[in-house]
Amino acid sequence: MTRSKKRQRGGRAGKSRDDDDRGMLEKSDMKNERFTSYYKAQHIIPEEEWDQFIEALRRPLPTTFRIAGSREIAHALNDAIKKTYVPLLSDVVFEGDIVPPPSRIPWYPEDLAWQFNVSKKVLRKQQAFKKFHSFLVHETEVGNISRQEAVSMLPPLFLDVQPHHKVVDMCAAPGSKTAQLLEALHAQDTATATSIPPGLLIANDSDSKRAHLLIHQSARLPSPAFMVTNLDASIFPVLRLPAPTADPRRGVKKSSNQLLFDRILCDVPCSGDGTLRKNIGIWKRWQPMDGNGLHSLQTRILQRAMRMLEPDGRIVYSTCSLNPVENEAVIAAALNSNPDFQLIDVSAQLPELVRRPGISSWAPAVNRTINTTFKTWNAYNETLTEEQRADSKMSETHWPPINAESLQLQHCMRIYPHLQDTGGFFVAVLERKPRKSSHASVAVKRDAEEAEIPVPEAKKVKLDLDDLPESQPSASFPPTPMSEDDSSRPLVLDTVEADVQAVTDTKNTTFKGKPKLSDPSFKEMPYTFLEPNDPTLISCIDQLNLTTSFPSSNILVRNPEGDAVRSFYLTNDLVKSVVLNNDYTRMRLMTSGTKVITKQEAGRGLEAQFRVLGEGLPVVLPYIDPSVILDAEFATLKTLLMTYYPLCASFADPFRSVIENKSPGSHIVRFPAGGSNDSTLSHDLLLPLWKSNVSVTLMIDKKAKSALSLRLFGEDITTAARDGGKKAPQTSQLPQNTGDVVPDEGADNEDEDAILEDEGDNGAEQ
Ligand SMILES: C[S@@+](CC[C@H](N)C(=O)[O-])C[C@H]1O[C@@H](n2cnc3c(N)ncnc32)[C@H](O)[C@@H]1O
Repeated sequence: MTRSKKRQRGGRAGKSRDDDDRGMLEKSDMKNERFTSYYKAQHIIPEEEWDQFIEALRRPLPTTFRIAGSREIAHALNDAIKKTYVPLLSDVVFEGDIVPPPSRIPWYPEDLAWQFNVSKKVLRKQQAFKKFHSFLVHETEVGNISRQEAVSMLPPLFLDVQPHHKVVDMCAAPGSKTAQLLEALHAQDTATATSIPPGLLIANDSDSKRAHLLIHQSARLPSPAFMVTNLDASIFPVLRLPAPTADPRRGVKKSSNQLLFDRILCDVPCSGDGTLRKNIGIWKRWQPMDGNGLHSLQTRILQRAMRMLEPDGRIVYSTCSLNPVENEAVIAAALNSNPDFQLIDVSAQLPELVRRPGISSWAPAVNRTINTTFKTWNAYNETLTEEQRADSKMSETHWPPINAESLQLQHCMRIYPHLQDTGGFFVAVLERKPRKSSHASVAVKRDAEEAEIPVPEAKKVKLDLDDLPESQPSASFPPTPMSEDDSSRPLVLDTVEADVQAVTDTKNTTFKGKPKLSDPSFKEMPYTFLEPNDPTLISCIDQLNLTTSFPSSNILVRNPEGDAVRSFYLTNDLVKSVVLNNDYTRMRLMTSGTKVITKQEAGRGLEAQFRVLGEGLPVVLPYIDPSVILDAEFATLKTLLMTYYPLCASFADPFRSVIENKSPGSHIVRFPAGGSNDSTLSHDLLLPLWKSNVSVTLMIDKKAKSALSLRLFGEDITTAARDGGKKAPQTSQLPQNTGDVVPDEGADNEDEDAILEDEGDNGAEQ
């Protein structure tokens, strides 16, 4: 939707968000007979709650956000909200009405998520809320706050990601849950330095434009453990890692194994009727065939995830739909196709979250007129002609299976809008059953087949190790020798695996096959790791004073020749191994690791030099020789924020003499924790600085400067703010021969209303 349409929708100002922001759409438009009769037939909402349920669906959602970033930063920001903003926003009266202050979302861990419910008019006109809004907008832009629907925060919480986990987010865009997963992987980060977690997160989306959003979003949390792919999740290919070192006693001969994941999120495309409160257009067009049509894809994505999971791994399946055909029916079909799996009871987790159990009985609608009378697929099928049968989108798995009760579908979680003023949502947590003997496992499968439980069509070949000539562990990283126990692990082979080009060397060998550039639309540059003795890399390390512990063998470049030309990306060991052992075109790899260093044209008369990127600094910081970091006082920071290119001579000593004696180029400056007359730094602040012949500039973008300024001084004192958002001067506009360079710039802030706009999360597939 365009901004002008959004404005129209929210055009009429009034006292509540209802009146103010919904404007054009009357409450009478917010109903749909098909919706009512379908969901009444499902009996998901007790009769006495129905009116509350519908009323809640018609109300706008509260604005919700969570504090992101490293633990230290998160708690400092949270303190600012608790101690500064909540008191400031308490007792606000606007046009005669009391406006409630933000309140915490009770079930979110460590009090790090908040909600408030005020109109745009209040945010624009009421001084205290205006200030709060400005704070939220700026902190969101730099990634310290993530505006996210409350229920959308749930799946990553139930996935429980640890820094060593191999994680894949199968349907990730636009990426709000990806960000949460990435933060969990980076739980060891400090306020100033990013850790390099041993695990990995692959964020995947089949829509290439949306996959690009993932790259854009991830810039807020640069991670050497991050990859983005652009694949159909239902046929996600087998990725390879080198096999454990051959052990002659055990006779392991295989050179590579499938990369299995510890945690998989399947936040699948869905009809999205749980988002009715924000996507009000769904009221008009809702009909059950949308959900029916998505059931098969949703099931195949979950089945694919099951085959990519480590034996002790965990899958979270979620939708923003209330429809059992997209929820319990998918879970039931997947469990019946893979009896090794079970639903996990997580009712004790997040005890303050109000939820309802999953259901074991539902009634699919076979057409738009909400005919829910057929008790089974057979009963429905018998009414069809041969031709209708061929065209039918309905399958047996749309109906509850005969073993529905035994699948313990009550362990699924249903969240309804009226329970705690949220959107509607569905979450299920799946794991493998505790290991059984291979005979028992076969018996479970045979039982399932004999009971004629429908198993969806997706191809699957499941073998127990007893069927294989030799035992093979799943690929672990770094490759480890097998334990005694491994020989009895069940192994799931996949039909897709047959398609894989095997890697021939057991040692971290680069993928040797010829990239299959079958899809001309895939135009990504190749990924080339530099040799640690590459002369350009060595001179970069030297120039930036990086210590010997800098992981120089994990630096990759992206250009057709694989030369060290301009930008260097850093990956962790696991990401490197995945890149080296797989065809990047086949896995449609769009990014891997994070860009940390770039070559900077230094201006007239000066040679181009490497510099650490603003967003890359936390990653590189632990490797910078501490003796070259410059110390400066708070007043210096203020000058650097207020002026684009202050002259070195304009600073007071001691910083003035320190900077005047430095050579032109990239430097890092530290502002120590502590206070001044103006403000207090809760922790050391380290920033990249560029020195030209006579002046210096902070190499962070203007949004980061504004956020910092607001955090420190309660107002935006930056040049950009004073210039009213005019662009920073370009080098060509600067006085000749200064050699000044322009700081990294992000996209312009076009939208000051950002915090109240849809973040595009949980968008219905349309
Ligand atoms: C509900 S949205 C995901 C929201 C996302 N997890 C988040 O939290 O921001 C579903 C996503 O699935 C993607 N998608 C649709 N079909 C897919 C498929 N076959 N494989 C992978 N992704 C798919 C869509 O492009 C869409 O971005």
